[in-house]
Amino acid sequence: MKPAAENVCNPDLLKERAHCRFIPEEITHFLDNGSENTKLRHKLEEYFLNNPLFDDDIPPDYLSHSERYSNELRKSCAMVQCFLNDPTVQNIAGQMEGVRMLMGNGLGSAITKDGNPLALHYVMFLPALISQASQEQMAYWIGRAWAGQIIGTYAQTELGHGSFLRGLETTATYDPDSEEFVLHSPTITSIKWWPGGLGKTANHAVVMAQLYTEGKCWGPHAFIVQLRDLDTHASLPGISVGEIGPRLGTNSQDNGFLRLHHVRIPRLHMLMQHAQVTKSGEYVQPASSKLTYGTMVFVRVAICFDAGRQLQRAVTIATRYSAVRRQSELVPGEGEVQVLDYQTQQHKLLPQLATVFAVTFSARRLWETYNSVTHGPKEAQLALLPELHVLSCGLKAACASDCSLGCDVCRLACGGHGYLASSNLPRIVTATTATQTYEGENTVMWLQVARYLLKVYSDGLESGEEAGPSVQFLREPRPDLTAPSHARLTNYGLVMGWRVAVVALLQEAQQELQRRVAAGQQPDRARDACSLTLVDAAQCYIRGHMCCQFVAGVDELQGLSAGTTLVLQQLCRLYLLYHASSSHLLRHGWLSGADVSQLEAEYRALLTELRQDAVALVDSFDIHDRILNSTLGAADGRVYDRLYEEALKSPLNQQDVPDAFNKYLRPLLKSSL
Ligand SMILES: CCCCCCCC/C=C\CCCCCCCCCC(=O)SCCNC(=O)CCNC(=O)[C@H](O)C(C)(C)COP(=O)(O)OP(=O)(O)OC[C@H]1O[C@@H](n2cnc3c(N)ncnc32)[C@H](O)[C@@H]1OP(=O)(O)O
Ligand SMILES: Cc1cc2nc3c(=O)[nH]c(=O)nc-3n(C[C@H](O)[C@H](O)[C@H](O)COP(=O)(O)OP(=O)(O)OC[C@H]3O[C@@H](n4cnc5c(N)ncnc54)[C@H](O)[C@@H]3O)c2cc1C
Repeated sequence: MKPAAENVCNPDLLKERAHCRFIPEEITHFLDNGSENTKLRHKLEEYFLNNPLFDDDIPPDYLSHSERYSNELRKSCAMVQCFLNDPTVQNIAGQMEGVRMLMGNGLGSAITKDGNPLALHYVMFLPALISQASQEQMAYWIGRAWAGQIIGTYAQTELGHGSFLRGLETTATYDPDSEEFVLHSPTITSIKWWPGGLGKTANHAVVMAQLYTEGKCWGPHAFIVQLRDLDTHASLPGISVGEIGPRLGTNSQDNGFLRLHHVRIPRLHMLMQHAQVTKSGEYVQPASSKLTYGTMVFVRVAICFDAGRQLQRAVTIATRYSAVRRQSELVPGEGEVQVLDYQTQQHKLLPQLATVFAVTFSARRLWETYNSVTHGPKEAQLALLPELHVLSCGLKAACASDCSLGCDVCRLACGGHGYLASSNLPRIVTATTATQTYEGENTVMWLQVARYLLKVYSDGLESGEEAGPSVQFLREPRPDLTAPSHARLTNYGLVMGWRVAVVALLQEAQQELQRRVAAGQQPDRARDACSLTLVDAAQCYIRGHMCCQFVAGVDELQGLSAGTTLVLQQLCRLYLLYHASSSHLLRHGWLSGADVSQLEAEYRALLTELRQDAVALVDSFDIHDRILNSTLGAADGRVYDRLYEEALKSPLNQQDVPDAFNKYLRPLLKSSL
């Protein structure tokens, strides 16, 4: 997005834009997945961002906890009303597309800045119904949920267990006499804890509970439980529900707790697309017990896109600010330079820019895999489930950690002003860092990936089970470490280097495991003792996968101008070189010390090349100023005016002498006279 009136724009930004080597719209259309989507997005943005319904009378930072919740709920309900009932919005985008755009891109975050209390309803409750409910159940629930007649959340995590799903303590015991399940939280640690929207917003939840029937436990299954009266919103008998208190970020999402006291629900409130319990209480097994985890897989994919979008915002703010900000003289006497001119600043920002594209290419390929698995024939679905699970765990962990660390690097790159709420960077950082924890804590996700890699590497697959396409390299002959450097240092050569590292690390872990087990150590303990090496292997595998997706994605792009293609190729190369500095490529023999020096020189040269396009690149992300919501990052670069204007809005500045002076400071001053 460029400023409307160029004459009020900061001159440094104008200069930056003038020497752009590529066509920014081509990148905008690529990121939107087509120019039609860009048009659609613009129309929705114009409609929503110019609608006074969504204005904040007072900046949310100055509101109390309850006021913030109330303000965000007001806007999120108005937003849902618009896409359900407003013909203008429906003409712009169908309801489904409208929801996707509002929940899944920047527009929603511009409206509900402090977290959307209805997010979990759309992001998890509805997807849980779609992936877990039988046809009859869908017919009953989906229409009501879609129309906002009921509001749901996804209640899985408990006080005592989040990562270890099989450790959940909530029980759902089938009573064949009444044909009901009895939902119960038997201990303090079994209280559901964390679900978004659970505190005060949702009147229903998909509750994950241990299913007991005919005296046997069948593991975690999904049940729909009504929590609140649909009219009064009062919590129902047997339900203790509330909010868990302030958090690092997204404080208006009313994350909640839920304790169930022998709550009875009809048999058909167990979601029965995969497993069933008959009227008499017989358990009908699903084709795979992991199909119950399908909602989490979907959300892990969504998180990859979401984390990438957060990084786009952070890097846009930091790059524009770095072009406007002048600090110190590079050459004494030549005047102060834009901080973007410093090589160290370029090293902070340009890899983040490249990461946006690595994440986009990888997330898109993952989405394709997700769709082909979930919509493919049943047998193929089951065969590809482990590959999908591993890729979604690994990419969720990598995108979450790369993007949240990247957002914080962007914040730091803005110096003191990056610490100000009005820069919007603190909010972006705290929202993004949560992606490392929710939907599978990152380390736990890496260990899942490692478990599968080791299984494939050590021929531990069960009979009939096939290694997925992304791990076929574990079965292939090891690449030639003595190949000449011009072959090892190409883009595909570097991808190969990551695979070499994966194999070497798995070999190391396997040997250590065998040694420990042979020495009498219990196998699971032995595996834990190797887990650092295993996590390294998982991380190298995903890094190699992301590099490969970036390289292949750029190679496959068609119809772009030469300038745009070149800039994407350079970003791709920069990404590969940035990560090639990892010790693993050196340690496992793919790179020599001389290779590393050569790559570092190439990296520095690329920083200089790409520096000239940095502002145009972030412009091409085409993020509306209202979505950036930042004093530092607006397209016109009026940084200092905005910082001052925002400071004047502080409630403390509404009085010259605050009341607190008379109450506390005056007595102190008097007493010390
Ligand atoms: C209408 C649509 C509109 C949509 C709009 C969308 C827009 C979206 C925009 C933005 C989205 C961002 C916002 C997101 C908000 C989200 C809020 C957060 C919500 C939550 O956090 S919900 C709670 C999440 N909790 C977890 O993730 C728990 C993590 N734990 C686990 O998943 C499991 O316990 C485990 C993976 C760690 C594994 O368990 P394990 O101990 O191995 O035990 P088992 O369960 O028995 O597994 C054995 C075996 O199975 C393999 N396996 C495990 N899971 C799967 C799976 N899902 N698929 C396939 N296979 C699986 C496991 O690896 C084992 O294999 P093995 O025996 O080794 O062969
Ligand atoms: C903002 C936010 C929103 C959330 N929304 C929801 C929601 O809507 N619905 C919902 O159900 N839940 C939600 N959650 C909960 C979230 O899914 C869990 O917090 C998450 O899955 C991590 O589980 P945990 O808290 O039990 O962490 P733990 O598993 O207790 O993690 C603590 C530490 O132990 C380590 N650890 C744990 N297990 C292992 C292992 N096997 N091997 C090695 N190390 C291990 C971890 O790496 C971590 O360092 C939300 C959480 C947050 C922060």
